[in-house]
Amino acid sequence: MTQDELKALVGQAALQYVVPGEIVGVGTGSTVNKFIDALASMKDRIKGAVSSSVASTERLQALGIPVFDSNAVEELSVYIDGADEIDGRGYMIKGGGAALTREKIVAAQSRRFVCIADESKLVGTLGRFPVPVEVIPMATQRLIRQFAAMGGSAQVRMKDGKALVTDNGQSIVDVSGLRIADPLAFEDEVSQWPGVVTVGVFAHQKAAVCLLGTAGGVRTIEY
Ligand SMILES: O=C(CO)[C@H](O)[C@H](O)COP(=O)(O)O
Repeated sequence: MTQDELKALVGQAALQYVVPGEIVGVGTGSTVNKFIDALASMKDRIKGAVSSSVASTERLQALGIPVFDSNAVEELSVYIDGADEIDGRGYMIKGGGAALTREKIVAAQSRRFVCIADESKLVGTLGRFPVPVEVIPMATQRLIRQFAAMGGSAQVRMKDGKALVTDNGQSIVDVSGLRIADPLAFEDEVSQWPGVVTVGVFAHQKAAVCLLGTAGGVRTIEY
């Protein structure tokens, strides 16, 4: 099976976690796009979605799925999103699609995070994938130096020759060369640095379940 087929497989499998009659939290990315397409088949049985990005909002609305502001909803039963890496404890690196801040917000208002990923995303220790960090642009260079002091190499994410601008009007730095043995401590530390909006390590908002697409089918891992 191709990676795209594995993504479609887990996108479809995630429907079983959607609670009829409720609003579902929806992440961002190519795997989530498969989930959104599958969700259209049950759009008359759900109230709608809270979305984590402009891109997902546009896709949901194009399929006729109502999108609610996160402030209009107190708590969601379930949040479904992909990951760039997930480890054996459900800790993740996210933000490859630059949507990490809104993803963390919607994950935080959800009781259960269901991660959908193809098997290439499963790792022993987080850090092979460069950690995305959303930052206030005026702090970028100082933060790059702070990451260097902890052994990382941070680069501003570019798009069309300019620093990428997130849905929130900020920048992203991608930090490579880190081995994140203690994701909770890493998230706590970096989140406190002035100028950091969101660090793309999801330890406090970790996955409760991972639907992993493998050649043998969907493997369900509960944490
Ligand atoms: O965190 C994300 C976006 O900010 C995505 O969930 C992550 O990048 C995985 O994306 P894909 O499903 O395209 O591999």
